[in-house]
Amino acid sequence: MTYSIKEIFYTLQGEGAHAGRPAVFCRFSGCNLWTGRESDRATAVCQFCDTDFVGTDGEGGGKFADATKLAHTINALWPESYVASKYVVFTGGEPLLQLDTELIHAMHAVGFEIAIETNGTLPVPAGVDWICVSPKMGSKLVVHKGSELKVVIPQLGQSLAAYEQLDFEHFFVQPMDGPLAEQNTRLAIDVCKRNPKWKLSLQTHKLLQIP
Ligand SMILES: C[S@@+](CC[C@H](N)C(=O)[O-])C[C@H]1O[C@@H](n2cnc3c(N)ncnc32)[C@H](O)[C@@H]1O
Ligand SMILES: Nc1nc2[nH]cc(C(=O)O)c2c(=O)[nH]1
Ligand code: SF4
Ligand SMILES: [Mg+2]
Repeated sequence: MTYSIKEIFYTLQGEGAHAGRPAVFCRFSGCNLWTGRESDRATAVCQFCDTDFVGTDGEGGGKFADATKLAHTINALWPESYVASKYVVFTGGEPLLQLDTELIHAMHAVGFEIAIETNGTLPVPAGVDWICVSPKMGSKLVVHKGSELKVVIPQLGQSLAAYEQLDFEHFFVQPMDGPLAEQNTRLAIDVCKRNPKWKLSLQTHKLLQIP
């Protein structure tokens, strides 16, 4: 199938348990919880998104006619000097609208470990090596197990206690960026100190001013 990609870039994973790890980010176009148009933000299911995932006009973006072509483009961004830890993060937008078995096989064939960043509303195909789920209030969560649950806080009506029942290896709270970012960071620190099941995930790439 054809994949619509907003951008592809090599950076450090900024968030969660793998923060600091070199990774190629492949950002798919489109999301099922927001059109990406500012004029629709106020009526979207997910209203706090910090990302432009519309179109295919970003760095390294475009339409890729098949999985092999996309896998080779991603692979070309990895430094040739050290190929033992190849790591790709599929994000978006919502990656599970497009990520399929063919692309998973193609990435494994060129030696990559595969991570996804998903809102958890769509089933995860077999073969993904690291599953990060970030649930959104107002949507139905269908992914109940994975590697890390990364809850952006605060969201109206949220219950961290309910999330604790899910089957994840790591539980993170991540402060919502935006006008209340500082206040939200204080809240996230308090949450972790009161309930040590939770760990703090900071968007370190923003602090470092890297992509
Ligand atoms: C842009 S989303 C793309 C992947 C997927 N659609 C999702 O929501 O998980 C990547 C990550 O950024 C988080 N995120 C988005 N907007 C944010 C914000 N304003 N503050 C903090 N984290 C945010 C999401 O919750 C998710 O963990
Ligand atoms: N460096 C970096 N780390 C990230 N972790 C999750 C990201 C995302 O937008 O999915 C992201 C991103 O956009 N950049
Ligand atoms: S679900 Fe993810 S990509 Fe979609 S609008 Fe929300 S944060 Fe952005
Ligand atoms: Mg991001």
